[in-house]
Amino acid sequence: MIISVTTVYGSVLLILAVIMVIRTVHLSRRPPPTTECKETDSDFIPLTDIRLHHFQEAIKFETISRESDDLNVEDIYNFGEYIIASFPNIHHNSSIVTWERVNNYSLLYHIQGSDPALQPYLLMAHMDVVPVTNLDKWDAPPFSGEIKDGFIYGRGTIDDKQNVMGILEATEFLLSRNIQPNRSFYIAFGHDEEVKGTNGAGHLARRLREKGVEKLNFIVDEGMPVLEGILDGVAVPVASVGVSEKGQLILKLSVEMPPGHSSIPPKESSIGILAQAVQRLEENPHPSMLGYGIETDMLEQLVPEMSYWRRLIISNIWLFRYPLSWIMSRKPTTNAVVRTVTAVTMFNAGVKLNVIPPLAEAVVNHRIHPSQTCQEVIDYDRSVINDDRVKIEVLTAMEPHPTSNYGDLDFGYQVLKTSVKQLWPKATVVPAILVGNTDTIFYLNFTKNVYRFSPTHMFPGDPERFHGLNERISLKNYAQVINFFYHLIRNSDKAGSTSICALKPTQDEPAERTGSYLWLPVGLGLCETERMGSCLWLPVGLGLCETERMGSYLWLPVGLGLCETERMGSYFWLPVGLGLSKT
Ligand SMILES: CCCCCCCCCCCCCCCC(=O)N[C@@H](Cc1ccccc1)C(=O)O
Repeated sequence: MIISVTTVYGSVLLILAVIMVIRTVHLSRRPPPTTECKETDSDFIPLTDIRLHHFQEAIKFETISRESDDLNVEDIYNFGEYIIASFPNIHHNSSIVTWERVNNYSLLYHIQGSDPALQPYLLMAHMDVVPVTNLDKWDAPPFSGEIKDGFIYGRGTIDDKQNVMGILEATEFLLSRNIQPNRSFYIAFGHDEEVKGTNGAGHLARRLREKGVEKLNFIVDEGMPVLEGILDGVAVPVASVGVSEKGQLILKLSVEMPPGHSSIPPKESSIGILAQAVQRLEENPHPSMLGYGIETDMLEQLVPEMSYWRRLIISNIWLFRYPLSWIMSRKPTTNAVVRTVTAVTMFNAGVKLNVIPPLAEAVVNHRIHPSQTCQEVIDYDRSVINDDRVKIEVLTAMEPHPTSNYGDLDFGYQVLKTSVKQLWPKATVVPAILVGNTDTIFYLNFTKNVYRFSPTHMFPGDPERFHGLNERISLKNYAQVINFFYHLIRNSDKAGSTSICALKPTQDEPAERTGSYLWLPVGLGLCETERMGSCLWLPVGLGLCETERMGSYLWLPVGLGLCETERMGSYFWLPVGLGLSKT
């Protein structure tokens, strides 16, 4: 038999379809539910007046970092004093806590666990905030801690005083109940994270080493939030855990030209040449890395929450890489996830109205995708600018961070995941890339497991509040922040160092009868006619089905037929049923 082109195409199509459906079925499985934390639980920490007051007072300190040598040190120091006075169990009454100020303004704590064999972990946050702009556009003064419509307003409410105060409230509550954790933990509050953390986290990490700490089981620092309604096609809250951090490359571009009189200008000016270089960089973004990094796992783990067509596409990024990259590149938030980004942040030139500018300078800030290196980014920029008159000088070069473990048996990740699910039972917890930078750079030698996650719940419009206008957190969310850290501390005690299987899932939920399935018919045929020659014809039905009662399964009814018609000649037809099921 001669195999026709149609047969080959058909077979390829069939194989692709089978792979696509198998991947979709596999990725559509839902994880088991986790026990929810309820307000009626005996160990739920309510947001009482005093806890709310603590937080509002914290916001009132103007702990601003402008440059590394320009911090509001007085307010930063006083914020520390306020903390020391407000949490008596942590700072004065407990025999299992030791604490100290580090480099005058940062704070370091050690909570001694009962089992010295268990490796300790570290909770991090920072006390400083970025400056405030457009004061007149705030709905409430940024250093007031004012409550409006169920939200606490102020600089630091989501970056990062909610984490500082949440960790402290959770620890104070633990100690007030005379609970000694099994596993020791450290708390480190830096005071200059917003200006790279050298004097805060840099000193804290050094002090930790001096105290004999070499290895930590895991670290949780500020980072990605719980996003709701922000990712297209996903209705449930998405708790994105930064398991890596983008690198940062800051370049200074400059063009020098002889100065002269503006009445006899050269054909090109330093400003014109530099502007062209900058334009080329903006018009030629770095390539999409979708399919090579963590963002692939992030998207794939969201598959169970997507509509069927989205499921099919996201389960097969290997096939739909290019159209997906194009879609994700259209929004700044998703664009930042798939590639190294380029931001031209400064442009200076000119000395006088009528003088040819001798020097033009620009600063370009790249955030580097974990699949690239600083050198690759520089080489790419050079080739895009393609002009030797533009000098490129490296101001800062920080490679992307290594990827932390985020598997089913990775203790820190599972502790975090379980704690999130206790506070947000409907949430999907996914690994993600943190697009900005934090203090974690100073702690990378302590552990391979660094998780950048803030338990702040964000809706459309909220990400803009980071460093922006009307920074705020809801009262409900602040209570969740406190309880998240409490559960994290408790969950860290529940199992040995490699498994968290002891965390109890909920009792079996009552079976639900409703289910859903995806069905994808594919056609292939074998037939012989005078007009068409011979070909293979194989109609295939592929089904993806998921119900609460049955779990997910794949079914594959296959039809083959033998038939004879005047127009088509003869063919063979045989219906066959095949099923793969997982319940
Ligand atoms: C998939 C959709 C994504 C949605 C994004 C949601 C919001 C993401 C929030 C990201 C928070 C990042 C926190 C970064 C903190 C920060 O501003 N750091 C600063 C300062 C700094 C610079 C170098 C080294 C350390 C620190 C920075 O990154 O520039």
